[in-house]
Amino acid sequence: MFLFSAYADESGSQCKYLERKLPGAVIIGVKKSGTYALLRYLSLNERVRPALKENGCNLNEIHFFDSDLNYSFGLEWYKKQMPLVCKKTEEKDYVVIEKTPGYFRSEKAPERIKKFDQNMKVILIVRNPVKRLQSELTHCDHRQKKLGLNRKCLKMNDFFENVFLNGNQSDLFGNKFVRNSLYYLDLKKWLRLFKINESLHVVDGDSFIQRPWLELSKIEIFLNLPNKIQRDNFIYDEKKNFYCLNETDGQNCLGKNKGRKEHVYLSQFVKSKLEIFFNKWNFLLFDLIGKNFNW
Ligand SMILES: Nc1ncnc2c1ncn2[C@@H]1O[C@H](COP(=O)(O)OS(=O)(=O)O)[C@@H](OP(=O)(O)O)[C@H]1O
Repeated sequence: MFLFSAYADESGSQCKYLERKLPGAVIIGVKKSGTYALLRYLSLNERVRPALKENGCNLNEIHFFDSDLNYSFGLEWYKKQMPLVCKKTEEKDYVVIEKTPGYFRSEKAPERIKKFDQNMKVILIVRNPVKRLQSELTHCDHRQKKLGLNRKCLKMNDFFENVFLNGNQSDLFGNKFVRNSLYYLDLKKWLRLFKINESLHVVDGDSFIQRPWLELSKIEIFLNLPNKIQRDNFIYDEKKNFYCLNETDGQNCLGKNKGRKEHVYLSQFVKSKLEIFFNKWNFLLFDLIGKNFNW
């Protein structure tokens, strides 16, 4: 569908024709690894257009490839979720990027994405598994508190302590917070269809927090985009403890639910035991992707 426009696309670029463009790349996860910051910051490159529906503080992720219901609505529905972008010209083309962290653990998403577009570029961001797990527990606790539910996520330290002191470590595999951090197990299924570095790029989420511009430049190369994102696009915010966007009218940090100050308590004992438990899986992951991250 093309619409004549004398105005601008959703990001303010002037153009003659607008179109809803399907994504050329997708951020598949892992949840609580920095997926939102990654997409927001990648959009500093004017050739990137994010498919993000922001609704106040909430983000409505599209969940097309991992939800049977949404998938049943078909491609026309999916296309309607996409941003309006300037129609491709000889000088300029845009890449729309969608992010749904739910895709990474989904059994159906890899095949569906491959079927949708053989040339789809897949981006995965992973973090130190213990830090990611703690971030997910915190997120879960906030949700339970908001809904007035029993705050079970707040008490997860007791579960871990019990497993490490009295129980069997195989119980850990049944814990969804642990399972979501076992990146190796899910990545294997993606690599049956997507070739590492060619069509699937893995981002070190801890390095992305420390030096976002470095990881973003690697993604620009992966997406065959000109390198636009630079060190001076960012400014470190001492209060937030994260890099924020360095904009003409000041610094622009992500909302308060991204980069939370307080995290659900995990004892030093539990954290060390979890680090040891994940170590073997990290090595398997690094072997699989042919890269070593510093965690
Ligand atoms: N620049 C910057 N600013 C703020 N936060 C940043 C940034 N870069 C990465 N992060 C980390 O992103 C974590 C949230 O991850 P996600 O966006 O993937 O979460 S979600 O799965 O979409 O809910 C979030 O987790 P918490 O620290 O637990 O809030 C951050 O650690």
